[in-house]
Amino acid sequence: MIDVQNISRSFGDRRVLDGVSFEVASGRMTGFVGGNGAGKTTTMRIILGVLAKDAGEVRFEGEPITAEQRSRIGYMPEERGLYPKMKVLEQLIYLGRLHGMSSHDAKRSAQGLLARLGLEERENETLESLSLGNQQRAQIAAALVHEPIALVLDEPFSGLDPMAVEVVVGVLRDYAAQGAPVLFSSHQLDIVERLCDDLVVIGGGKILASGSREALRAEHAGREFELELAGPAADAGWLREQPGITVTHLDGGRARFEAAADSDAQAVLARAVAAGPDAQIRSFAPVVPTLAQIFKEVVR
Ligand SMILES: Nc1ncnc2c1ncn2[C@@H]1O[C@H](COP(=O)(O)OP(=O)(O)OP(=O)(O)O)[C@@H](O)[C@H]1O
Repeated sequence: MIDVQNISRSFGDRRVLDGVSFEVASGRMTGFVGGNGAGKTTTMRIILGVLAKDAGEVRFEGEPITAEQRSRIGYMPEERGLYPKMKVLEQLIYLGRLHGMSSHDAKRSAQGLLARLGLEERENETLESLSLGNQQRAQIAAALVHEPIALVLDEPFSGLDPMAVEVVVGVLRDYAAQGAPVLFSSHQLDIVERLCDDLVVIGGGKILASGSREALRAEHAGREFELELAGPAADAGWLREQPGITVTHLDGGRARFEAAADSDAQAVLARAVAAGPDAQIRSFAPVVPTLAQIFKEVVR
């Protein structure tokens, strides 16, 4: 687990991180989201030790993180960092060797990743000759080649087409499943929504929300419910007369409504059940907010 504790950082007299604390749990994918200039890259650089903090501490597995541990984190920096004129496989082997792998292990790891990322045909091409999306895949391979103990990825999905996103998502998921903590930033909330187990929202250098995706959704769920009826008499118009209910959308048998109390929602369910076979309940559920909605709410 990576534990970011009360980190602050200023540039000149501008404080860009102000008491930032969150955890990146082992075996879980933590999405790091926030608007432009919110402080994501600065936080990641501080975790990796490429930028100094003014205050606070980064811990790994419960202890202050060491230089050796930092060197074993797979990092994909915002500015990327592979050599444009070097061949992809050669470059990955070189990076593996820098991290202490044997040539044989580095080559095996690099080729495995290139195959997984759909780049095996490109292994002898220079980075600069690849499309931007393929360059990005190579950057992901570079972060993973030395079989790191954790991953910190700054915008790993930017510039990837939907197919490539799927491939990278699969690789990262498998990696986290082996027990490593994975932190990734992204502006693509739909991807974060699918991929993350935990979420950290930063704004103006402060943590605005953090926790598991489900807990955040539950916390931000309103009192809205969705009811769908099917059958010859499927008409949810009676909702308008239900006590404690405000209908927000009605279209024949489909309705959305807000319930003043849980008991009011339960009363709706009971009435729908009582309606019988001509208006059967197809679904009845609380409306769960999307990450985009939660994000808008917390950064407001
Ligand atoms: N070296 C620096 N010198 C001065 N200011 C900096 C420096 N690095 C970052 N900043 C400022 O710190 C703030 C946070 O920047 P950071 O890059 O961490 O944000 P971010 O959340 O990663 O943004 P984006 O999503 O746009 O990449 C910004 O206002 C930025 O201008």
